[in-house]
Amino acid sequence: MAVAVYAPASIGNLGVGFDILGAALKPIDGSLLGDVVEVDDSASGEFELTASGRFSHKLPDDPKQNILFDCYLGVKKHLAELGIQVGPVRMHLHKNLPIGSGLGSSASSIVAAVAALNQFFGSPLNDDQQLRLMGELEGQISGSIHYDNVAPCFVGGIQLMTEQDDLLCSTLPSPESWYWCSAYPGITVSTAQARAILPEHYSKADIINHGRLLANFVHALYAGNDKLAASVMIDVIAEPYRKVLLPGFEAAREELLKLGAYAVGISGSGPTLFAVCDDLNVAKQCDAYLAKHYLQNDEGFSHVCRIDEQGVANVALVELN
Ligand SMILES: Nc1ncnc2c1ncn2[C@@H]1O[C@H](COP(=O)(O)OP(=O)(O)O)[C@@H](O)[C@H]1O
Ligand SMILES: N[C@@H](CCOP(=O)(O)O)C(=O)O
Repeated sequence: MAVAVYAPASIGNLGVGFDILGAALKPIDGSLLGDVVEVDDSASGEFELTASGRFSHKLPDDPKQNILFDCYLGVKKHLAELGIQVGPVRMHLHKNLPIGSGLGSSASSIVAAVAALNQFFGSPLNDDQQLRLMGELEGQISGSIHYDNVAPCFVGGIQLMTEQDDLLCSTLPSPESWYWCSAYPGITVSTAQARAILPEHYSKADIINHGRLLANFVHALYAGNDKLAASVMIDVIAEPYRKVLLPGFEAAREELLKLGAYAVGISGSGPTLFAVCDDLNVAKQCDAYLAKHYLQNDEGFSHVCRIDEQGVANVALVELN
């Protein structure tokens, strides 16, 4: 018995919704921009983990320091509470997303791992139980629970973190004409550190502005007013404090807006930058600009993406080799 699950990259915050909005990404060239986790029962000990993939060399050397071990412990604990005892597992992580990139790298590993383990053990946890566990595991890494990566990564689409009553998240309408350019420059920004530099308190003016922008964004998506939605993708909470961590961000934004991008922002805690375009030619020009001017080393990459409406997905093991 073996299971393999893919979980896509995501943009946390979407500029205007710090910790409250997120979107899953799918490159238009068909490449897999997300981690894959395999689970099978061939382990000799209780837990075995191996890794491969472009960014596997950046993972902690000790498998027990890998978040996948915590995923295993988390699923095991939940199943024990349901009276289900689990046997040993072997896991393999295809680490395709760079760590500390702003692409929801830890979320992608967590979502793929929890979903794969749950399936492997016969799917005893429902979606809500899995998502809550994913949020807790993400909180262990970044210092506080935020669902804006794990939720879109798990269920796809643009997600609003409802977190009210029993509802963790709600799907917002995605503007069909939008292309999302995403450029990772190849350097690392730790999410925990990028959260720690944010102020404890904000001014009354910032709070009012933030509420106005976020409310307008949600309203505009439902009204089908894409231009209004793009025009309010302004981050008054994190970007003013985080942009110093992203070399070349301001210059890139200026050029991308000149090329015709509708909005430019920091993806998650950075250093990945995203740009929204409503025309494929403009998106390709922005992509070419970013590839030439925003990337800082060979680890960087740039993609033109659509929203991944599916989220987590099973993959055939044969597709991975
Ligand atoms: N499977 C994993 N994927 C990503 N990060 C992991 C994983 N396992 C452990 N980690 C650790 O978690 C931290 C993730 O850092 P973070 O800045 O939150 O990355 P990201 O923003 O890309 O999710 C790093 O210290 C990394 O070593
Ligand atoms: N809302 C979070 C999102 C972090 O995303 P990541 O991809 O950088 O992990 C934040 O802005 O701190």
